[in-house]
Amino acid sequence: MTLNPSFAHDEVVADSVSPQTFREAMSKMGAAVNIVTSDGPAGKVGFAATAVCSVTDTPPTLLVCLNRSASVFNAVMENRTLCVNVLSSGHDRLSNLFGGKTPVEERFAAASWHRGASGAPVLDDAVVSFDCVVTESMDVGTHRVLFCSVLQVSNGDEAEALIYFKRGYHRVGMAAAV
Ligand SMILES: NC(=O)c1ccc[n+]([C@@H]2O[C@H](COP(=O)([O-])OP(=O)(O)OC[C@H]3O[C@@H](n4cnc5c(N)ncnc54)[C@H](O)[C@@H]3O)[C@@H](O)[C@H]2O)c1
Ligand SMILES: Cc1cc2c(cc1C)N(C[C@H](O)[C@H](O)[C@H](O)COP(=O)(O)O)c1[nH]c(=O)[nH]c(=O)c1N2
Repeated sequence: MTLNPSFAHDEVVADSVSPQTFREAMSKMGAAVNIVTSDGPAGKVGFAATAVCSVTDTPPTLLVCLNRSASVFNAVMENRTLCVNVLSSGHDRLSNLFGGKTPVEERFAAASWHRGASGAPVLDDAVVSFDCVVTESMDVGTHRVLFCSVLQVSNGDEAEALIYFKRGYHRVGMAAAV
């Protein structure tokens, strides 16, 4: 396919890569697994997320991509606060609980939490947690991209992190020798 720079984005996307092909390709992009929590006027919620990344350190900002059809969507948007809890290697069961159709109380009952500056639940034994306020957002396709200003960082002492790769959980710890 040759791309003409004058094409609009939608025209290029229409007949190119299918969602299935995209997902298959994305399954090969290993990513940290996070539980994103939120609390506030709309109540306590949380979901598993791999679509999280750093935007800029000035001001410290993360982005989180949230499917607008998720049961947690309205609550996160109303609360406008969230905490990105980076999971450690023993958290695969917790990730599945927060990634499925499990009721909210059952999700949170499976781990220990404390409150962050924003009021969102911070996972006690996370590798690291980023407590945030949602400052901006933008809809792209099925998802809302949330730009999150970091209020507070909590460092844990977990040695190994959880990575999602080829639809399965993997643990990483020691750096590879170079
Ligand atoms: N970014 C996301 O929204 C996202 C990411 C991972 C998993 N999931 C959810 O978990 C389920 C199982 O995922 P899986 O990895 O075992 O198999 P899968 O084949 O459904 O997905 C493979 C990869 O594609 C990407 N992906 C999946 N659904 C997506 C979506 N709606 N929008 C953008 N990217 C998406 C993710 O990187 C995922 O790891 C998915 O069907 C989805 O509901 C969603
Ligand atoms: C490993 C892994 C990674 C992700 C997810 C799942 C799993 C298992 N899910 C899906 C998300 O967690 C799920 O939609 C929510 O838990 C909401 O589910 P309910 O609508 O409450 O059943 C997810 N959803 C999302 O909007 N953005 C994301 O980055 C991810 N990443």
